[in-house]
Order: sequence, then C-alpha cells, then structure tokens
Amino acid sequence: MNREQLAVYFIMGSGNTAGRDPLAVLGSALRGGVTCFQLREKGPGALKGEPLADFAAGCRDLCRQYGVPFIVNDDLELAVATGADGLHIGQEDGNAAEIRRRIGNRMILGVSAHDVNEAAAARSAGADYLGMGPVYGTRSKPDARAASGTELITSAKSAYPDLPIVGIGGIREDNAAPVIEAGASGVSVISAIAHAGDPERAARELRQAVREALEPG
Ligand SMILES: C=C1C=NC(C(F)(F)F)=NC1=N
Ligand SMILES: [Mg+2]
Repeated sequence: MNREQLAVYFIMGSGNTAGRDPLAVLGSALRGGVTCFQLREKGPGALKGEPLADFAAGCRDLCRQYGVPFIVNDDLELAVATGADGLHIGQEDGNAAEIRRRIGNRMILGVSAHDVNEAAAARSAGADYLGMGPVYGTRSKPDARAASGTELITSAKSAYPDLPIVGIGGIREDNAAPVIEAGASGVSVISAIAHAGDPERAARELRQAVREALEPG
C-alpha cells in the first residue's frame, strides 16, 4: 500500500448511511475520489452471514471498478473469503503479528494505535499503516476514547517516519488540514461522507482539502 492511498479513507457500514442504500453511497464516495474504503459493519443492526457476504462482495466490486483498496474491519474470515485487499484491526481484535502470519504479505494490514508503544508493536508486527485517534470528538464510535488531538500523530510520526498514519475521529473538510500538518498521510471519515446530503461532493471537497494540506503553496 502506498501512503497516497490513505489520503481520503472512507469507512462505512450498512448502518451509517442514514437510511440510504449503502452501495449507492459508496458509489458516490468513489466517484467523489475517496482513495481507500473500509467496510466496518458494527452496531445493533449489523448484517451477518450471507447478507453481509453479499454486501461485502458488492463493496469489493465497486472498489475494484475505481482501483481503490477494499479493506475489511475486524473480521479476518470475511476479509479472506471476500478477497479483500486488506484487513484493519484494533488492539482487541487479536495479535497483529499472528494475523500478519495468517494473511501473508499480499494483504494490507492496518492497525489502530493510541500511543507510541502501540505504534511500535504494530510496526514490528508488520502493519502497513496505523489508524490514530480519535483526533476530534466522534459520534460514530460509541466506545471511542476521549479526543486526543493531533499530538499522538506527531509523536508516532517522529518515532516511526516510515510508517504511514491515517487520522480518525470527527474529521471533516474544515478540520482535516491540522491532521495532515501533524504528519498523517491521510484522514479517515465516516459521517462526513456517509451522512452528507451529497456524498460525492463531500468526498471531492475533503480530497481537495487534504491535497492542499499535503502540498501547501
Ligand atoms: C477504529 C479504527 C481506527 N482507524 C481506522 C483506520 F482509519 F482505517 F485506520 N479504522 C478503524 N476502524
Ligand atoms: Mg476492531
């Protein structure tokens, strides 16, 4: 995975789209230029079994049409069964080194990290990128920790400049720049795109904000 693919990392589950058809929202986000997509199916109405497998295949096919990496959150079996490009795990989703051994080097492995120690462990386990946050307050993750700002990103970036970081948590077009300025290669969002009236436009504007922050002047 090259770090440019982390620029605008859209994350969504079937329950995040304010009642709209999730595949239609994903298609709009892809048309708007998101550079990576993660299927994160969580919460009370989460799809399971065959409906989830069908939804995941639909997401995978859309991402392939746009040449965008398709990442599955948490669920290694679903990621492998769907032929996903990668898997994203949190600290509670198993041992990263063990998971890297199980998926091999052909799949992208993303790991959530909340401090430099977790960043070090993820790096030695062979993570391709770190997800760090929540940078700002978020409503998408009920059990999220307190907003940490961008300090963690700055400290992880200075400790491990070779390990790409994507910021997460309450990020929108109007507060994305500080995340990039802190050293992240990109920003990940759920609501900013999935809840937008026009997800395609929201994706396009977010991509422009990130592009300007990555190449100021
Ligand atoms: C909890 C999460 C933290 N970070 C990320 C990502 F943005 F992909 F790195 N995804 C998650 N699901
Ligand atoms: Mg998890």
